[in-house]
Amino acid sequence: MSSQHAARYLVINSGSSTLKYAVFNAGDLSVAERGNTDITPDTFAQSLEAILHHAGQVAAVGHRVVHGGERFTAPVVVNDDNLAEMHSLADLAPLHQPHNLHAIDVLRDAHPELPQIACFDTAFHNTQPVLHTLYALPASLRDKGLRRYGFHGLSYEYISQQLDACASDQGGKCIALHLGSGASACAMLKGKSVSSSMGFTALDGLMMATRCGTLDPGLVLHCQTHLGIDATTLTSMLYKEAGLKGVSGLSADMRALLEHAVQPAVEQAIALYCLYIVRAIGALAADLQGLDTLVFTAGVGEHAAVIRERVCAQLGWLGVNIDSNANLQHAAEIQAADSKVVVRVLPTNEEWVIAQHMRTLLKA
Ligand SMILES: Nc1ncnc2c1ncn2[C@@H]1O[C@H](COP(=O)(O)OP(=O)(O)O)[C@@H](O)[C@H]1O
Ligand SMILES: CC(=O)OP(=O)(O)O
Ligand SMILES: [Mg+2]
Repeated sequence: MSSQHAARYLVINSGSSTLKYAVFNAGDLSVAERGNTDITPDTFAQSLEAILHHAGQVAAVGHRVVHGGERFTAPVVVNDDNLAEMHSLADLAPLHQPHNLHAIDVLRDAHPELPQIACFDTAFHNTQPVLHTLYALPASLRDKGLRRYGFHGLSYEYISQQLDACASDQGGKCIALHLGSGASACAMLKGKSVSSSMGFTALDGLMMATRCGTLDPGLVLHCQTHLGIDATTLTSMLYKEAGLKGVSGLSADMRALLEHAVQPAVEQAIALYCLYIVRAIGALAADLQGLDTLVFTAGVGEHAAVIRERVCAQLGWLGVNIDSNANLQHAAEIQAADSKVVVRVLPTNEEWVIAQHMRTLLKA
């Protein structure tokens, strides 16, 4: 599979139900192939093998690994020691980490000679000031690594690179909204992460497809001590049954919700989703002490004009004003002429960022 003159990088983003992959030509990082396949535990190894085989001469495989904890602030070539530590973080990202690492494990078993590189969602946020990583907890808990991390870092790294290429955004105060199945907001100053709506885990912050987002920790304690909901059941409820799915009672898929918005529970779910975003923007704009650029990215951010419209309609006080036609056309810039804030719709590309890291690491 691999050879000295191998010329391709395979990038794997293994999620709970789908396996996204991309194949890049190692020289110029042009895309040779991209795909998304549904997986079941029974077919996982065969699916990976088929993707690897089809990719051709693969020099290395890169993986998105969602939680890097305190240790992984940059991509690493996977070895026994660092892989064990990645596994120890699995409980902190139960929807992601087990699947991310399963792909690494399966490939290591079948192809021990093939270099594998892990790229972390948390790493981009390592530039945050210490204050923005703290919870108001006693030292005995903070010493155990209970702190804010932030996720979707590979996506924000891509956005940061794209903004760097836009002269008007240089030196700017930017809030990027990654609105996919998981959703978060990130404040960036001069392209570096300053703070994020996600914290210790990817459960915090915005309302998501099936995750609850910000909650009063007292509510969690109440569920356990007074409602008798055990930790496993509660974990499943907060990660898999909450968010858009839980509030609407209909679907986790924003496309389905927008089609059925006449139903009161669905409209409420959409309104709450937008409210959480607007509140997060308020908090992050305070961290930045202003706002120059707002970016929408990922599935909902890139494709749902209605959501962008509803969010931006609540941000006039920040100087945000969008052009409805440009928004409906998903234009790259959707601000109105008199808007004080540039509003961008930028398709993200986490796989390409992983390929860049692979090239750098392998050259080193
Ligand atoms: N045209 C669309 N309108 C509204 N939502 C969309 C549209 N296309 C995709 N989405 C939403 O985007 C989400 C998936 O986004 P994506 O960035 O691919 O997430 P992930 O990588 O977490 O799977 C889904 O919840 C889907 O409902
Ligand atoms: C970290 C996270 O929430 O990722 P995703 O959006 O892919 O679920
Ligand atoms: Mg995603």
